[in-house]
Amino acid sequence: MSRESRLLEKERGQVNFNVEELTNIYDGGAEETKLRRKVADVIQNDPEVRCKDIGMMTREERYIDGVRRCVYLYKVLLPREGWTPVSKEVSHILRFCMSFGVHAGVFIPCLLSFGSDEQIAKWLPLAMQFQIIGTYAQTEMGHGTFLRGLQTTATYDKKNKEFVINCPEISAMKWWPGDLGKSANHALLMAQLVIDGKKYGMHPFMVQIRDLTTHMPLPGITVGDIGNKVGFETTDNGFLHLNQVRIPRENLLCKNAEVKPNGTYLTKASDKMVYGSMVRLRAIILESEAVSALGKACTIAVRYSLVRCQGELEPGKPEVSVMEYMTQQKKLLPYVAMTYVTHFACLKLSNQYNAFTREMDNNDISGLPELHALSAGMKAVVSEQCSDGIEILRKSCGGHGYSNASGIPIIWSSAVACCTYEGENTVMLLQCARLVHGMASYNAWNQSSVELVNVVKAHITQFIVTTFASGITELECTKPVKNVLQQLCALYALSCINASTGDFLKVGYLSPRQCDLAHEAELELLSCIRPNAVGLVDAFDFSDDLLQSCLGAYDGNVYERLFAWAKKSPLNKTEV
Ligand SMILES: CCCCCCCCCCC/C=C/C(=O)SCCNC(=O)CCNC(=O)[C@H](O)C(C)(C)COP(=O)(O)OP(=O)(O)OC[C@H]1O[C@@H](n2cnc3c(N)ncnc32)[C@H](O)[C@@H]1OP(=O)(O)O
Ligand SMILES: Cc1cc2nc3c(=O)[nH]c(=O)nc-3n(C[C@H](O)[C@H](O)[C@H](O)COP(=O)(O)OP(=O)(O)OC[C@H]3O[C@@H](n4cnc5c(N)ncnc54)[C@H](O)[C@@H]3O)c2cc1C
Repeated sequence: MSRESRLLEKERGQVNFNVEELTNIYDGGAEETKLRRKVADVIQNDPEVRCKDIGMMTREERYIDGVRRCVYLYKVLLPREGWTPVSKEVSHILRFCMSFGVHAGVFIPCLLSFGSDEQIAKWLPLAMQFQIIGTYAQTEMGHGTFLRGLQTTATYDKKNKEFVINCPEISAMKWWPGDLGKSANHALLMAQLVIDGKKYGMHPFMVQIRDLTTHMPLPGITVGDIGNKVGFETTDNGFLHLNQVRIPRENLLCKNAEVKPNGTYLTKASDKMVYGSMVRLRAIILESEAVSALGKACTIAVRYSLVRCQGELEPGKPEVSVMEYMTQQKKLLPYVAMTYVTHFACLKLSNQYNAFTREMDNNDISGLPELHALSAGMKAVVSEQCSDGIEILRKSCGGHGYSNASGIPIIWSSAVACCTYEGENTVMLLQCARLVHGMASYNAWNQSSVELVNVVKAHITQFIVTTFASGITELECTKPVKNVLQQLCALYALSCINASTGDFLKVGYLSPRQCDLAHEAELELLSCIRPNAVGLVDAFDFSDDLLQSCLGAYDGNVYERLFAWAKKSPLNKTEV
């Protein structure tokens, strides 16, 4: 056993709470843990679909690998295991990053949100079996945030009972939709509806863009991949230009509004229901795309910091692990706390979303404005805090953190996208401010928007802390687990306060002495939590397969893994 493995084993021996109990709490119960592990075992024991190191792959190889694994998953593995795309097991499969995230996570749910019963009956079975592969095409080259500015039009042709879809200029071209570039043959396309020259705003249309046999683009369609990005390499974000493309009247997804054959426009629900898909995704992607990513980065950085020996605390004494340095504890442990605290706050948000969908089934959408405010604010605050944290955790691993061998750069490059998609974060914060604080006149409003953004960040952080604090109070668990969760709650709250003492001092909410006490209390908590650090990240229960990290493997064998990984570099195929 290597020295590093022995160090990690010694650390695990001093954890003072039951790690399995905390895993069960994090998962939502022992049965959930059992289900998640069963899925992980099936995935990891099938070489056709298990996670592999993509660090050395080209962009095209990563895309092809993601598509191949996903098609195998749906065509072979799910039927073999007797699972369907809506089985609980599949929700755990999304953790194993593959392609078709937009098809499965956006296109299908939006079809359910916007489609009539007949339209769902027509397209859902095809989508579930991948006979049609869809994208959600809303953003254009020239507009992403300002939806009322979208330029793609859907003009109703009464004579032929068709819609004519057109991008009037280059900036109207759809740009960014995931799975669009090479995979999708259908688009759930958002366009401005026009009847007899009158504009009715953004509406959802089902548009076939490729031939189902040849996969060639249909007439009037120009489609392709937008090129290399910071991350999301397994996803072919694409462009789509439509030139006078005709679709049947029946392809307007008409749960909320329809156009009669004679061109009469009939609205059936609030025009805000068209925004519902964005509320849903903001409410449910945070856990899988931001918080889970932070948990992986914490696992890697904490395990590595416990085995990385560098320097002496006392001259002449043996080298110490970098986790003994207070600065390293300050870099890592508040983000371990953030993972737990935001995980439970996101759970509350998705529960509120599910409650809203039940109210909506009874035609009650009175809760939509508040849910929009909370989901917009949470999406902005959590995605930013998590992605900022992942970058700090990467830097805490020194040189090896800068290598793909650590696994953290790929984790960060995917998580940070959540600050932009589904609503750019600043815009989301301002939406939350508007709904929480009311809309002043546009000029007073723009002049105060910088402060409003900060107010909303504080408002949402307070929601996160109070949600977790009340959750712990109600939680039935052993005392050691409750104690460590209370420490994590206090650490997250204090780290947020200490990062903003200027605001508290400015308004006189805290005195300078109280600010000193808050700072001292945080340092004291770091020392209290330090002995449990490895147990807290082990409790996330990320397998080595899922982490794909030479620094974060469970056994701590960092150096052997690093050297074996580097030797696989394509540049090493030849000595010269
Ligand atoms: C588990 C599954 C995971 C699968 C894996 C997934 C992997 C990741 C895939 C990533 C996919 C990404 C997809 C996308 O990015 S899709 C495109 C997303 N785009 C946006 O979010 C656009 C953001 N812009 C907006 O939301 C609006 O334009 C904005 C709110 C910014 C402004 O709206 P508008 O310009 O119309 O003007 P107002 O501000 O006056 O708003 C009008 C009224 O409508 C209300 N409103 C606005 N938005 C919403 C909403 N979302 N829900 C409810 N209500 C909304 C607003 O409050 C105004 O109401 P009032 O007039 O009553 O005040
Ligand atoms: C990885 C990834 C995947 C995506 N997937 C999809 C997809 O599947 N389907 C899809 O339709 N789209 C998708 N998108 C597009 C995404 O939804 C948009 O990029 C996002 O909505 C932001 O819009 P934008 O790019 O036009 O930014 P802009 O709105 O142009 O933002 C640029 C700057 O202007 C600021 N700004 C804009 N408006 C305001 C305002 N009113 N007040 C103050 N500041 C403002 C913003 O804060 C930002 O700093 C994806 C994007 C990414 C990165």
